[in-house]
Amino acid sequence: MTTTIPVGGEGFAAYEVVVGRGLLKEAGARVAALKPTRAFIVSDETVAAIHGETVRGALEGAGLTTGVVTVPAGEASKSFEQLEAVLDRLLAEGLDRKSLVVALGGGVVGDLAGLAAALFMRGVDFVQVPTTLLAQVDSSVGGKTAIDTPRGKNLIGAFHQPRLVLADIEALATLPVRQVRSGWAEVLKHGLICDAAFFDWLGGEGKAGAEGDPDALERAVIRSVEIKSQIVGEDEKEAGRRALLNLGHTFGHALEAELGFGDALTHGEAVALGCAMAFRFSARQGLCAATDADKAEAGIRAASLPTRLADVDQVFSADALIGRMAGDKKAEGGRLTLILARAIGEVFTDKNVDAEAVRAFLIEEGAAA
Ligand SMILES: NC(=O)c1ccc[n+]([C@@H]2O[C@H](COP(=O)([O-])OP(=O)(O)OC[C@H]3O[C@@H](n4cnc5c(N)ncnc54)[C@H](O)[C@@H]3O)[C@@H](O)[C@H]2O)c1
Ligand SMILES: O=C(O)C(=O)C[C@@H](O)[C@H](O)[C@H](O)COP(=O)(O)O
Ligand SMILES: [Zn+2]
Repeated sequence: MTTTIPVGGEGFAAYEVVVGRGLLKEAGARVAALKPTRAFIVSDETVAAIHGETVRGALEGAGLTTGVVTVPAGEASKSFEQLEAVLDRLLAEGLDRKSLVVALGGGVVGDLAGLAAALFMRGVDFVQVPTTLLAQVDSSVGGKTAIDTPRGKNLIGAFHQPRLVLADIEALATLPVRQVRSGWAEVLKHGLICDAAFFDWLGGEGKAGAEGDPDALERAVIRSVEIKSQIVGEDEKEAGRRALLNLGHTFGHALEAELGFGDALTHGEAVALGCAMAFRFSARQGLCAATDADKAEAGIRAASLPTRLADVDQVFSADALIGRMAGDKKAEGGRLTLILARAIGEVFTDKNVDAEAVRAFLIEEGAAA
């Protein structure tokens, strides 16, 4: 059985996110229905070794001419260097404007392949085949594509919506538990943003999902995609409400950048820590009850995710973090923008956050003055 969630809105064509089991094997007919001249797979070395042949076989079985280009696994591949390598390979393979890119992998592959698809011949179609929980619940939906630079996270990118998303729950069976929990962080984020009952379910009946239980994972993927689809449908290019999906990311991206996008924190772990910080900062500013900040932290911690700077083996400088936050894409005119909380399930954008208050908060949290 599959669940289909439509994504679309004013100014961008609707597409479907299909959630189910066995979708990698069925990818051929669904991709062929888009009528590309070719369907070229972009993946990472780890995912290609596990799932590459299944998807390639499915595409060829549906009569499509295909091929595969891989990048090394990990965040470091969201780089100019790998973007150039992928684009060069697509050119060398002789792809044309009606060719289609299949992004097979986690958020790194999706963001990189999506940006390559946006740039290749000024834009070709692409299909997301997310193989991490994080990519199924978040990065494959909504059309944000990007690479990092040492100056910051996702600073170079484009909005380029996929034509189709195939989220195969069975693909998650091979995912290491650390990566399952990383994806769970973005799931928890969706509850914290706008669905308190979902947040409660994630910490109660649904909590086996954080350890990889497929039934709980499937429900978590479906509810997350529904939430993201609804927000993106209202505001494709983040003119307003979509910024709420950035809860925890202003802190989280600053931490990731300070850590050089290395292995110390995955994106999901950084978001988990960032969400806990956003709730504590909100409570400190009198915007939400301290009990809500405590509950948010407990829910995140229950999934074995970090909630405190002390959980990371590095001393952060408060000023360096603020510098990173000021360079965030949401910041305008040098003022800090944060997604803050009134309660669990009720967040808002503050475009004029007092930098001195953030500095004092970061020092309280353990950052160096
Ligand atoms: N575009 C968006 O809207 C959006 C949203 C959230 C996150 N992101 C981005 O996504 C990235 C993080 O994505 P991620 O957490 O998926 O990381 P990732 O893509 O690096 O994948 C994590 C690891 O899991 C491995 N892997 C993937 N699928 C596997 C499988 N089925 N079995 C075994 N191993 C598998 C990968 O090789 C990698 O080593 C970050 O760069 C983040 O900025 C983008
Ligand atoms: O889709 C969105 O919008 C999000 O903010 C989802 C985030 O989880 C994701 O990490 C996104 O890539 C962050 O966006 P950015 O604009 O801060 O780079
Ligand atoms: Zn994210």
